[in-house]
Amino acid sequence: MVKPKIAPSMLSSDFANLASEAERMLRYGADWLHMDIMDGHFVPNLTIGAPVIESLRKHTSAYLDCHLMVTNPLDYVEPMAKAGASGFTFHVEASQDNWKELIKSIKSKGMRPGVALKPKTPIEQVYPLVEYETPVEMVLVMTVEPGFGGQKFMPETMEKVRELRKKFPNLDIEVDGGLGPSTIDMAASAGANCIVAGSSVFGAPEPAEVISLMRNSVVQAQLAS
Ligand SMILES: O=C(CO)[C@H](O)[C@H](O)COP(=O)(O)O
Repeated sequence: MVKPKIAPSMLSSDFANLASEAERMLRYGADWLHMDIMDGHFVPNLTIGAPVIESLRKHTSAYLDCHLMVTNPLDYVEPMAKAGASGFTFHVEASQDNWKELIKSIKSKGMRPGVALKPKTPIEQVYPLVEYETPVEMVLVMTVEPGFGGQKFMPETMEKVRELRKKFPNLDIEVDGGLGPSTIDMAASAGANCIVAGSSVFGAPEPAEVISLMRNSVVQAQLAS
């Protein structure tokens, strides 16, 4: 069994009060804090980078699950490590030529390597990275086109999660985009155990209930499988 990890996406938080927003999510039961790093090039949105991670790190010891939606992920390894990132998830579409170097560099800097893929990218593209001698330790299956919070969950991406779970029973499989009470069961039963959720958590009157509901869904799906 792989441990459930519920990771509120800080993209939906009030960036002007990031430290207290992070503290609030941890108090509500979050396992990780999901940090969306966008460069305005790989995706059509610009968010935060290493300086903000560094500022947040001064206020929390939580696991910072950093998702790099950037064209040149290798350029970010050193600054993100120095800033205090915990996980470094890069996109397979942005690392065709250098993923081996990238994984090794991420690990050597003390971060946990992960690979993400967009909804239209075939799942087979990440297999070599999971089977490599120094493998990625998490695969992030995007369930919306990366770039913005608040989009509609794409159920057709669940086939990739199922394939991945069948092939790698002990792998951390993360899903991100449109996850909430109405979609979590689909992701959990497909085999996802790391759940990123922005608008459904931050927009809820009782975020703790949404976090707990999603955790239970993952646990129940694992017991049923
Ligand atoms: O990576 C992302 C966008 O690229 C966000 O983490 C994701 O969309 C979460 O937001 P929501 O739960 O509101 O869909």
